[in-house]
This record gives sequence, C-alpha cells and structure tokens, in this order.
Amino acid sequence: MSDRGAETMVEAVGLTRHFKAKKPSLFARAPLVRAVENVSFKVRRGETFAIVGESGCGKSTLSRLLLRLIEPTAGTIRFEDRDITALPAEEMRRLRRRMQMIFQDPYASLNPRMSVGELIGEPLSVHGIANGKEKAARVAELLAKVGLLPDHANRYPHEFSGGQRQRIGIARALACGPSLLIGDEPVSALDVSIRAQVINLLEDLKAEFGLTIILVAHDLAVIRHTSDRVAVMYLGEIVELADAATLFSRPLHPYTRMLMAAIPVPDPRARSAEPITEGDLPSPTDPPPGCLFHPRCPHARERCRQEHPSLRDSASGHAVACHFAEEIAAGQSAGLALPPESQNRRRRIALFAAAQAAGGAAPSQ
Ligand SMILES: Nc1ncnc2c1ncn2[C@@H]1O[C@H](COP(=O)(O)OP(=O)(O)OP(=O)(O)O)[C@@H](O)[C@H]1O
Repeated sequence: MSDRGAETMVEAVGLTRHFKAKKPSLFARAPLVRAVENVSFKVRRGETFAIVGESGCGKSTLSRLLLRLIEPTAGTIRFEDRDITALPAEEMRRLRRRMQMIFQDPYASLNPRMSVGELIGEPLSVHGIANGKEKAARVAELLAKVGLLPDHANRYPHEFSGGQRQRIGIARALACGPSLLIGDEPVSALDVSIRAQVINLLEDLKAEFGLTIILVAHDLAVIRHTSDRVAVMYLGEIVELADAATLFSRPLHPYTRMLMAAIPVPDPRARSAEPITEGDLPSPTDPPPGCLFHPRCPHARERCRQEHPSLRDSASGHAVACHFAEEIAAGQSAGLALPPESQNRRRRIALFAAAQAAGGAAPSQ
C-alpha cells in the first residue's frame, strides 16, 4: 500500500514467527504455533502506529520481532533504512539505544533490588553515554520529564504506584535518546483513572523528542484517541490497516467491526451494527482453511471457506484482507465517528482522559 512518500522508520516485509508448542504426548510431534504469519507494513517517522487485536493474535510477538528481541522464522525488518534482520549481536546491541520498549507490567520489568536512579542510569552506563555526576544529572532530568521528583532516584520500585512505576519505565526507555518507542500494552495493567495520564505523557514526550511510537493494545478505546494509523491483527496476520480516522469511521473488515461493536459508547446510535460473533480465537496451531476469520464471520460464504484473502488496497491508504469487505460494509451502518485528524488530536485525548477519569467509556466525539 502507498505510504504517501513519508519517511519510513520501520518496515516489516513478510515477517513470520512460528513457535513449537508443547507436545501433546511424549512421542507426538510438537505442533507449530503460527504466532505471526507473513506480516508486511511500514511505520512512518513521527507517527503513532497502533497494533490491535484480541489476546493471542500475535501482537507481542510482532513487537518483539521488530526489536529483534526474538528472531523471525522468515521475513525482513528494516529500521531507519537499514536491514537489521541479520545484524550481528554487538551491532544490534548498539542499535537498541535507538529502539526501546515499554512493557505492560512495569513492576515485573523493573529490577526490585535497584533504586530508581540505578534503573534509569543503567542504560547510560551500559551504552557508555554518561557516568558519575553527569549520569546523576541526566537521571534527574529524565525524572522531571516523566513528572517525578529528583529525590525519587533514591527510592525503590515497590515504593511507587503503578502509574509512577510506568513513568519510571518510560524514563529508563528514554535514557539513551531513542527514536522509536514500542509500548506493549503500556497502560492496560494500570488503573483506568490513570491510563490517560500515561498516554498524555507519551504524547508530550513524542512531541518533545520527535519520537515514533508503536502502540500495541487490545483496547480500541485507547487506540482510537491516540494513534495516527492502525493495523488490526487476527491470528497472526494483519487483516486491516488504515488511518485511525478512516478505520473508525469506515471499518471494512468484519473482525474490525466486531472489535468496534465491543467498545462501550455512551450513545448506542453511534455503535457499529456489526453483531458480536460467537466463538473464540481458533488455535494458532490449527488455523482454519480459507479466511482465518470465516468460522466466526456472520458474512462468510463458500469462497471464504476455500480461499485465503490477502491484504489488498481497498482505497488509498486503506488495506483489508476480506473478499467481500466493501459489499459487507456498504450493507451495514457506519462505524464510530471520529473528529477528523485536523480537528486536534489533543482534544480527542483530553476527552478520552475525562471519560477514563469518570470511569466511563470514551465519548464518540
Ligand atoms: N515462546 C512461545 N512458545 C510457544 N508459543 C508462544 C510463545 N510466545 C507466544 N506464543 C504463542 O503465540 C501466539 C501469539 O502470542 P502473543 O503473545 O504474541 O499474542 P498477543 O496478541 O500479544 O497476546 P497477549 O495480549 O495475550 O499477550 C499465542 O498463541 C501464544 O500462545
């Protein structure tokens, strides 16, 4: 699909990762888990690119592949115009200064025996960026950037709330001056009332440091108000990719419409008419033939049971992997209206923040 000439920060081409699942019995062959299957996309410099889908669809595996925290079974990864798929470990280690991850559970990802100052300062020493007084000053500066105080450096992770711990994780990720941040469900373990604060912080840091952000989430409400483009994953594959405004106002894939139908909205008239389909995600060790979504799709026909749909351009910048997407979408009501991108993303995030603080759903406008 076209990327309108924007500069590409990350590119995945045919990215695939299979795992061996547990053997069902001693003499049986271990079944293969198709965690990520032939995934291709580009992330533009400076954008927030969201990857969404149900638990188990391969989001975390994909984000780890992009950083080469795990190795692909097939496919290539380019970062800032460089093929990093086969980059030697030492070069990859140096490159990781520029590509950092924020994890879902900040407590599990922070060593409880290290002080906050040591945690944030560690990457500075490891990469030989700063030591001694210079490192201490840089840690204090990073703490301030994420809304914490200089003397928090002497405390330990258990002394902080979940939201504060995530801020510490963000400061650590920022320490080496990355150009890419990948947030793997960075707010889903947090209290609903503070999710928006952390999302707002990421937005501010993105603007200040010119970051590119890849946001992995299962929650469309978070994605809707914060991302520029969205890739929807199902059973290891991308089934729809579009600008956030387009995706939310005109979702094409029945699976995307199903995810949207599950978002709580204050005005039921704004809800997609797509019924929530029965059934769980099929096993990635035994995917169905044809379209992977057909066993759950209320619109499935014979062709869907036989022929696997590839991701194709439906309109400029809007790709979908469904044989009958346009026809199905035309017969259904519109998706969730989003103010156009030009209508200020800050306002959308502020609305999201207000709704989250009130413990309710994000408003549709
Ligand atoms: N190391 C592994 N060994 C075997 N299977 C794995 C491994 N890691 C992931 N998987 C399987 O790959 C599939 C995709 O997992 P992944 O964690 O990427 O999905 P996800 O969308 O991020 O889900 P969640 O939000 O629950 O983390 C799942 O079926 C998972 O069980």
